[in-house]
Amino acid sequence: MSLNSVVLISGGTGSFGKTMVNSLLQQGYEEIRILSRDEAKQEEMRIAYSRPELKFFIGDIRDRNSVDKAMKGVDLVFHAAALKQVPSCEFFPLEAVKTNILGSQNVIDSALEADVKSVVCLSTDKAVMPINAMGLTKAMMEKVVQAASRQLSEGDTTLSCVRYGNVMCSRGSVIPLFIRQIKAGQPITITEASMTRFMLSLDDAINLVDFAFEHASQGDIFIKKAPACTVQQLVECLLDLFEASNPIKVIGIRHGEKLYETLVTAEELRRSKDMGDYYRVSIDDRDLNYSKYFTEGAVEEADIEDYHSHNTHQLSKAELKEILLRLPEIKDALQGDRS
Ligand SMILES: O=c1ccn([C@@H]2O[C@H](COP(=O)(O)OP(=O)(O)O[C@H]3O[C@H](CO)[C@H](O)[C@H](O)[C@H]3O)[C@@H](O)[C@H]2O)c(=O)[nH]1
Repeated sequence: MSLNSVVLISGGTGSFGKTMVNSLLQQGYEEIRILSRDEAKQEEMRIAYSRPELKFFIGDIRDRNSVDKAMKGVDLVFHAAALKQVPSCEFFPLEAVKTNILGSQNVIDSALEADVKSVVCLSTDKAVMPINAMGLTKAMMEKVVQAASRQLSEGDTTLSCVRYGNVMCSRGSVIPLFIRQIKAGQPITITEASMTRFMLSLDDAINLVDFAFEHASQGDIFIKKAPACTVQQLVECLLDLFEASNPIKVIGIRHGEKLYETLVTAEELRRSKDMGDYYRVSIDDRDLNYSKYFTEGAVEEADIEDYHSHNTHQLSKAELKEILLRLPEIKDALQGDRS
């Protein structure tokens, strides 16, 4: 993509948005727009970055008008704005519908009208065989993207999704919470020791988006392969790194949580391409007249398993510690301990 492309990030003040902004600035993009609701966070970011390339738009993806204003003249869209906390979406599911489904439809419609080149929408492993409102609404977002892309052709706006697991240290996630508990000498609250999650760094997440921009065809979903670990393992590694011995308090599985997450279903794997670090799941581009189609079938495909956080590579303690020690938040927290 050319560096004079105008890039819009919805939800650009979150952890993902900021890492994306850093990456785009580093690459030399000349105009990066941020569309989000919270003026205080925008102001903080405006002051912290103080860069002329950044343009801030207050708006809400639920309000099409505010999206349209930010979309004029845009070439690329990263759609990251979402309600993403699992427990809170359980209590306010219709709010998740409004932002994650209807808001995403607004972003897509607005991008199509403004003739944007490419839109990448951020999804999550929780959208796969979803059991919670956050995952259900993200699954619907993927469907909205795919349904819209079926109506489009080569040369139109390219719509695609990226799906990934837990981003370590993202805002509101468990690692920063555990670090706060360790530092305050409080008990560490574990939901269920054997629960596993895919572990990705923010940089992995950004690379996946870049990959989608480079390679997307209409309606593709890109998935980053990732290792996983149990919550117990995560806590043990953090306690070792911080040389702490806080007691553990088991609080039980929270509303809407799964014991393990699935990144790709067996059905999707059948129509996916293994691209090394990534899977590309293409849309089923048949129409509703199934009788037109012919397939010879493939019996061996029945053996394919879902790709989930219990059967992916399980990080050893040494591997997990190495990954944790690379995270800036962990480095800072350890630095704070030593000074
Ligand atoms: O006090 C706590 C809180 C969480 N956990 C556990 O730690 C793991 C990670 O919890 P997070 O809250 O960090 O992450 P979630 O898996 O619940 O969901 C997160 O990861 C998703 C991607 O899968 C989305 O990005 C979502 O927005 C984000 O909240 C889970 O097994 C959870 O049960 C604890 O043990 N103790």
